[in-house]
Amino acid sequence: MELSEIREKIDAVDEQLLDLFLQRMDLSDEVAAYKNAHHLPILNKERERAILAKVTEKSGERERYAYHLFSTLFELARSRQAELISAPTKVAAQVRASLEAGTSVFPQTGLVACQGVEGANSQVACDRLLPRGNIVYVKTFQAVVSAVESGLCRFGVLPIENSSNGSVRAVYELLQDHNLSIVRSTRLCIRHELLTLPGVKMEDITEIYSHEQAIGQCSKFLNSLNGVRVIPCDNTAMAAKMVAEKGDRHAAAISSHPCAALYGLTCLNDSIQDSDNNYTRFICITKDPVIYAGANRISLIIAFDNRPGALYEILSKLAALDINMTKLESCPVAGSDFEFVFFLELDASVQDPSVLAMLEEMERSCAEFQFLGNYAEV
Ligand SMILES: O=C(O)C(=O)C[C@]1(C(=O)O)C=C[C@@H](O)C=C1
Repeated sequence: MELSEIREKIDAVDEQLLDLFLQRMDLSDEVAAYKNAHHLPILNKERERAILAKVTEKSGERERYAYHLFSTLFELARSRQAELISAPTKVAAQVRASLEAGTSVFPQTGLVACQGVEGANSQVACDRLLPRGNIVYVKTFQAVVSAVESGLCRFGVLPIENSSNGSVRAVYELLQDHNLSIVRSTRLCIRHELLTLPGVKMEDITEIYSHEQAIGQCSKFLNSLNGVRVIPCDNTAMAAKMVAEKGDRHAAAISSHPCAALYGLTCLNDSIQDSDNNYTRFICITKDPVIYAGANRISLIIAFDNRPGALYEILSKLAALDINMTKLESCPVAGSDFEFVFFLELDASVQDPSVLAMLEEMERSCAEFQFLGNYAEV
């Protein structure tokens, strides 16, 4: 048979399939109304198992495919039924409320909590995220969160991931524990320099100070040194400040280029990071779940019950809507027996009703679902 002839037959089968699929979905809608009236749960595992047994028996060597097709049909039927009879989920209701309040343009001014001191990479990120904001320096990531939660600062800026080191776990933990929203993000190319007091030589150095992320990003350089103690501190600018204030000719800081001039230090080596493509992403957080105009990126933290296909179900929904996933990272839950949460980022906007419906479905099916925000990267 010619290819075109085979395809004609496939077209005819597809037409019948679609017709039958829509009939099946109509019947599933009727089931939803019945279940709603009689207070029955949507999922009926026994019924699904019975259908699967019959279908696989009839499908011979292609039983795997039939099993997969019918499992997908059940999932579609269940999600349609949930849409028809379930109350809106918490997150979807909150997102709708944010949208109804109207999307506004990102503010130009406001107090911004920033971890570190002048010259820190976080400060450069603050300037990029809010060019006309007023920076309030605090000591720790937790203090950034507290400043935003207490209303002292309208915004807070935090590093969230690095291209060499991955996610900043401490920041994700804070996002999990506090009810905050991401409203903007930016990506900075990070170069690390080795800064010392003027006149100090490489062989004089016995101590190097820096933030643990920067230490991780310069591991090749640090491993090549002998007899040097590496000491973590709050951030890279703080390291430069400390070396300058101590006046110690055996100490060096891994810090950024502007910090040399800021703290009167000299640069012994202007590129000690493992990779020249070293980027860090910073987020801007607020207390209120605002969605500003131009938002096109969604951040989520989700967890599943431990069952086969749980992650696949989420990924298939994204694929069906042609949504690009820019991040999927699993992270062990501290103190658990190998339980994991997933950090997800999507190129999508909740302004699109099908995206919002998909998030609502995810929230229903996930054991844990946290919507961190819908925002623009600048
Ligand atoms: O028979 C039901 O109770 C239905 O809701 C229909 C259906 C199906 O698609 O066949 C869907 C969900 C249930 O878990 C079981 C079966």
